[in-house]
Amino acid sequence: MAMTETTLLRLQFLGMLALVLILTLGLGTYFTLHQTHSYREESATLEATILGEQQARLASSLDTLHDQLQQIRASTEAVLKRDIRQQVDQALQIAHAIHAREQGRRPEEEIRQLIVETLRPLRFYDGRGYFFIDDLAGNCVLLPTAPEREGSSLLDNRDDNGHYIMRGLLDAVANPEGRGFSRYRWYAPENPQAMADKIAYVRLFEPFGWLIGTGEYLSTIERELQQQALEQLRATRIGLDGYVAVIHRDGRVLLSPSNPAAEGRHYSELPPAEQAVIRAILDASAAGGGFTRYDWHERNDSELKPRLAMVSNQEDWNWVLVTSLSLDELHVSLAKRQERLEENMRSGLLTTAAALVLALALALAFALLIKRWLTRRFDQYHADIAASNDRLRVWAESDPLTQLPNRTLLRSRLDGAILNAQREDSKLALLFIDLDRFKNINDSLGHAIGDNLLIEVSRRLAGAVRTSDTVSRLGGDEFVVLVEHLQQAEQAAQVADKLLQATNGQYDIAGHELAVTLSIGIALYPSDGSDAETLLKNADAAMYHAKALGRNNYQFFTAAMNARVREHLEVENRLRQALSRSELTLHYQPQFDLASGALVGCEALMRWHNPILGQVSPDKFIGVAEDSGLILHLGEWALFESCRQVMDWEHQGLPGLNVAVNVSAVQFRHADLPAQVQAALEQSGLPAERLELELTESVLAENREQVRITLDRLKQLGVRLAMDDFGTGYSSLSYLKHFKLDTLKIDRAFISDLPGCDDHAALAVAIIGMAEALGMTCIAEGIENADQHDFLRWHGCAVGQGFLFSRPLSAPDMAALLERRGEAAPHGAPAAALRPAAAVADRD
Ligand SMILES: Nc1nc2c(ncn2[C@@H]2O[C@@H]3COP(=O)(O)O[C@H]4[C@@H](O)[C@H](n5cnc6c(=O)[nH]c(N)nc65)O[C@@H]4COP(=O)(O)O[C@H]3[C@H]2O)c(=O)[nH]1
Repeated sequence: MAMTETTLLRLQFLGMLALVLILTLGLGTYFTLHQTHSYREESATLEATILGEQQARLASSLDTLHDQLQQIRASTEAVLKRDIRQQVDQALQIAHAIHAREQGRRPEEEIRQLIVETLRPLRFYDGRGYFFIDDLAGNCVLLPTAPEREGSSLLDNRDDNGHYIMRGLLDAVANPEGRGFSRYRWYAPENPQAMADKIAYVRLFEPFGWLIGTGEYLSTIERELQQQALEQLRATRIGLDGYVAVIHRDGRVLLSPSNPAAEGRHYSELPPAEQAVIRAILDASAAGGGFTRYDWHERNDSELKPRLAMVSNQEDWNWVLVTSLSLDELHVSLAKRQERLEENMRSGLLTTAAALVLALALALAFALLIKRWLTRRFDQYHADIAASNDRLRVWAESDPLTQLPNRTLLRSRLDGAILNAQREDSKLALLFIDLDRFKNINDSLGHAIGDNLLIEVSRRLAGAVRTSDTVSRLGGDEFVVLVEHLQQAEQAAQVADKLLQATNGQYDIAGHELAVTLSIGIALYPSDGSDAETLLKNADAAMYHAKALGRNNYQFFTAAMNARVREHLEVENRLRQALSRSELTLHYQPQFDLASGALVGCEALMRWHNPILGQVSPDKFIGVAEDSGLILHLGEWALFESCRQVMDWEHQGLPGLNVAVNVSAVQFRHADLPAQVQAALEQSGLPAERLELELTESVLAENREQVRITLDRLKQLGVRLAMDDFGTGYSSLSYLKHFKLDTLKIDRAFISDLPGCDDHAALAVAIIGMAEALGMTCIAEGIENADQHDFLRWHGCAVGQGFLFSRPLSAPDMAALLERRGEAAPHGAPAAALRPAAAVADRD
């Protein structure tokens, strides 16, 4: 299906719409996905950031706790030493006080006993602590926990490391101050089977050479400090609801601020959910610690909530420290910030959607505008094309000079008219019109005058017929009038009459008074042809017939005319082969000096003998040759042949002769005549001054400048130039002056009526006088009788030719004539002497 511009426009609009929609949807999808993706990424980043923050907070809290615990642990020994020193210092004060008080009042032994017994019951450290006394020999004086060993030596007493305990104590006081610490291992009260690190402080009691001291287990102090530390940790808060829990690696819960009831219990005794959490924490501890999550209930709250915890090991005490935060807080904060993000995303999406909708609306508006603009452009384009087509049609169908319909439009109207006539069973007439002797006017007065004349004639033709009739110009001076809806042939005759009358008469064209007559040929449909081609051809043939009948009339087509047209065609076809088949010959008509009767030259005239057509007159074939262009070959041949022939006679010893050769206007216009002439002269050897070229007035009437150049070139060659048929054309005088010709030939039409016809006689005399005045040779042609001859000779015509002297002769006859005349001195023999030669008839 052919695509109309409406469909095209619609498709363009829909295409643009689809494109815009696809783009909008694509962009919308892209931006939505992009923003969703960004939101997710930001959300994840946010969560990671918050989690990171919390983890950092837990980690930093743990670091602080570890530092605190480390400090506490590091202070254990110092605390222990400070405490036992204070105790021993008090014991020593007591001993000194007793000794000071009782010295001199009691015996020394009693005083000893008093001091021992005073110190024996003294206890401290929750009853764990006691004082011991040894002498410098290593004997035990007081040992409240094992009195049975009092009085015995403890010098060799060793701990599980092999350390001599007593000797260590003695070493401790072996300094000027008599005091010092000693470290050893001893059976711990909570576990009598195993020894534990213990530090003792001893002071020398000089009065009796005693060591008074006490000792304490490091583990005991450490335990206390641990308890303190746990209490400190219990009070520690991380953030809003973060706290610290401590689990011993053996599974005991040491500190659980959210569930104090669990403290001191092994995790296996706790509810399964809690067990699982603690197991996970212990697993994390075993793996070196780290972050973990679990669900745990808050204090006084049975609901389990997610918590983030960091697990870390306190290696020295086998503690697992757990700092934890409620993830609820994190979730709430995250939710808030995610909400803000979502808000941003929503507003971003809304902005994007609004922008896309706006873009869509703008694109739609733009597409509509484009569509409207294109529609307008298309409309304008169509209007322009239609106008151009109209102009083209008018241009293609009309004759540019007269604005009448041209051949194309005539053909189309004729075809239509034939169809109409067929339908209506009516007749139509085609009138083929040709202006009589228009060529002469055109050639002699120039194309501009000719064109104006044609315009005027066309105006009159158009004015003479009905507007429904078609007056057309085929070209040149040929017009065709189409008359439709005829009932009788006579109506065509009436139209032809009207045309003749309308165009007959004077025309004033640029100051020239011109007379125009027409020759009209009429062909009728259907009798003279059923198609346009035939009707045109037959009307043309009828027009030729009208011309042949003397012009200025009209003729209906007859079958006989058809035969003549055919004959014309046949002549043309056969003439094409005439040269190659040597059917052409030249005859020579002698020319004589009228005063002396001498043979001065001859005119070469073409003869054609065709095996089928027989002898064909030049009047029949020269025109055909000119129409078809064949004259170019024929004329060239005549030129070369005549020059050759004249020189041939001369070479045979016959007298030298001038020769005149006819040059057609077509030949003059197209061929490079000067070059041909030069070649003919060179080839034959004929002296240039013996060749005369006969030109018709029509030759000279054309492009004057071009003609003058050609004539000059010919003159430079030295040939003579003659004007043939003088008197039949226009403006003869101006040509004569302008072109400086050598010879003037009076047309035989003016000679034939001599001397009886006064007009022709006056004209002949005028021409002879004119030639003489211009220094030209005057030749009269067609002299048939003595009266004509005498008249012309009397009035001074120099040369003549005609049947009176001789018909055109074949080359052998001409040769015979020349032979008969003996010497051929120009202007030699008298005219009378030649008269017998007239008996030598032209065999045509
Ligand atoms: N009635 C009458 N006629 C006489 C008489 N004397 C001569 N003629 C004829 O007058 C014509 C003279 O030639 P034209 O005017 O140039 O007229 C020539 C010339 O225009 C043309 N023509 C002939 N041969 C050539 C040619 O070779 N080249 C060209 N271009 N035209 C040629 O054909 C025309 C006719 O030639 P032709 O038939 O040979 O006719 C010749 C000749 O036979 C006479 O006393 N009485």
